Amino acid sequence: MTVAKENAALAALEFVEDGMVLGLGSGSTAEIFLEKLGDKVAGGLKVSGVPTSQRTADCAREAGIPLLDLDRVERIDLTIDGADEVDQAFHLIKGGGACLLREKIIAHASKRMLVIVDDRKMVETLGEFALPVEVDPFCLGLTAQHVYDALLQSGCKDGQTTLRQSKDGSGPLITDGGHYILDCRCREIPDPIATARALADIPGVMESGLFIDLADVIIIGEVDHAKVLEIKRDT
Ligand SMILES: O=C[C@H](O)[C@H](O)[C@H](O)COP(=O)(O)O
Repeated sequence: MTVAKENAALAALEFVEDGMVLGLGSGSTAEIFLEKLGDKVAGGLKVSGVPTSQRTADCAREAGIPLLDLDRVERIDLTIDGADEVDQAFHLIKGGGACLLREKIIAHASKRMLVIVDDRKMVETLGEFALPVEVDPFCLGLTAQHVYDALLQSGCKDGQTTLRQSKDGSGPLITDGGHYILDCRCREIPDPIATARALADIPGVMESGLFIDLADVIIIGEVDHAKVLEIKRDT
């Protein structure tokens, strides 16, 4: 599906204008976009980036994209990011790469969010992809129980949580912000707005991977082209 991701990334470049401050998403699709953006920067495009993860910062530097000092970001014109699932209302599941908290901070601060995916990510109902929830490690068992209850009470078909482990087998995965990730098997999230609210009400939850009303444009890459879907939001 690399070709589909590339087509989505290339179509996203059309939205980038000289002088923009760009939120730079994380994940394999976002990294393809960084490579393409790097080529444009080498060709004279002037932009600056705000990375959503340490890995994205490294990739952006490698691609030659100038990054802003994170303590001095005053505006973000456009964020380009991937997603794990996208529904018809442009609600998203994100966090497959454990970057959801910083991705949400940047998406929320952006004038527009553009999501690049391949067509396998488009779904009728969110929830087949296990929902990542970023939590503080303190009293993890209590928070996990509250997450489980909130998922069931907000109508999810299931709520079983699994603590994500690091790939090197050294223990629980630690996010860039120093938190854990609970992957929640929901199977179906019939009311993503209610579920996002219920999770946000739990004190140990830093953020959930449900991105509600944040995406303005979805670019769906296919093998030979990319489809652009836009939603108009009140500003
Ligand atoms: O935490 C990671 C992010 O939310 C990614 O944007 C998401 O998991 C999609 O990644 P990929 O493009 O690799 O499928």
